[in-house]
Amino acid sequence: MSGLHAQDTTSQSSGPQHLVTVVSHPLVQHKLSLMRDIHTGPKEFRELAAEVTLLLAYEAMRDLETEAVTLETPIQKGEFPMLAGKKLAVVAILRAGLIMSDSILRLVPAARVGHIGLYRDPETLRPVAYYNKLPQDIAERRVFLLDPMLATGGSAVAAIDTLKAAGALSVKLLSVLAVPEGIARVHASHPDVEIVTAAVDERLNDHGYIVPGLGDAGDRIYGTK
Ligand SMILES: O=P(O)(O)OC[C@H]1O[C@H](OP(=O)(O)OP(=O)(O)O)[C@H](O)[C@@H]1O
Ligand SMILES: O=c1cc[nH]c(=O)[nH]1
Ligand SMILES: [Mg+2]
Repeated sequence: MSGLHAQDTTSQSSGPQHLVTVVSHPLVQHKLSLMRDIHTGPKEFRELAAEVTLLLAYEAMRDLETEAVTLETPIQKGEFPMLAGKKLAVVAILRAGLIMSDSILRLVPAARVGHIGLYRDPETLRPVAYYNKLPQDIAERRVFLLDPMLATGGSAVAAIDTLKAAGALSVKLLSVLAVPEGIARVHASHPDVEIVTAAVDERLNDHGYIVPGLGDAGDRIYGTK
């Protein structure tokens, strides 16, 4: 990606628009490499996907607002920061995003949860919608859209279209793995959507799979191949 510059644990493209955060922390990279390994089975793959999601969420939620509240420790009274501002929603793109929403709810248990059912047609690579259930008050919430793979970007764009049609005003996309094509496609349609990912791989192959990638995320999570 052009325009990336290193920070402590992340690299970001510059400017408020077209923002991509690559979480280059060694823990994330180690776990991602284990996910890539063809010998990693579904149980371990699911555990790793859940752990990487927590670490992506840690970065993605860095700008959550806090406010000082007064409370008493066992030692003395004081003012301490607690989450404030807009409420949160996590939205999983089915199937593979489910593992991410389950994980992220451990960090933000009060978040509402939405589901968008999409699968990618293997011939056309276009997303096919089959389900959609979102929190009613999504316009008032910061939305974290979850899908481990950002490949052609067709699924992410369709999901963001659905979120915005439902009123969502603030959307961040968390993906374990992305490619430049997918990022460009999302930002061509939705330049306001920040993408947080563990890595940006080289390219797509002729079947629309990320190279070197980790294979088909849904199949690896659920052992369906
Ligand atoms: O960026 P794209 O080219 O649209 O590809 C990415 C999509 O492909 C995978 O889902 P898949 O269609 O395999 O559905 P599944 O999660 O049910 O396996 C993945 O989880 C994304 O949703
Ligand atoms: O590499 C890819 C591309 C799309 N979907 C996946 O699960 N993996
Ligand atoms: Mg799949």
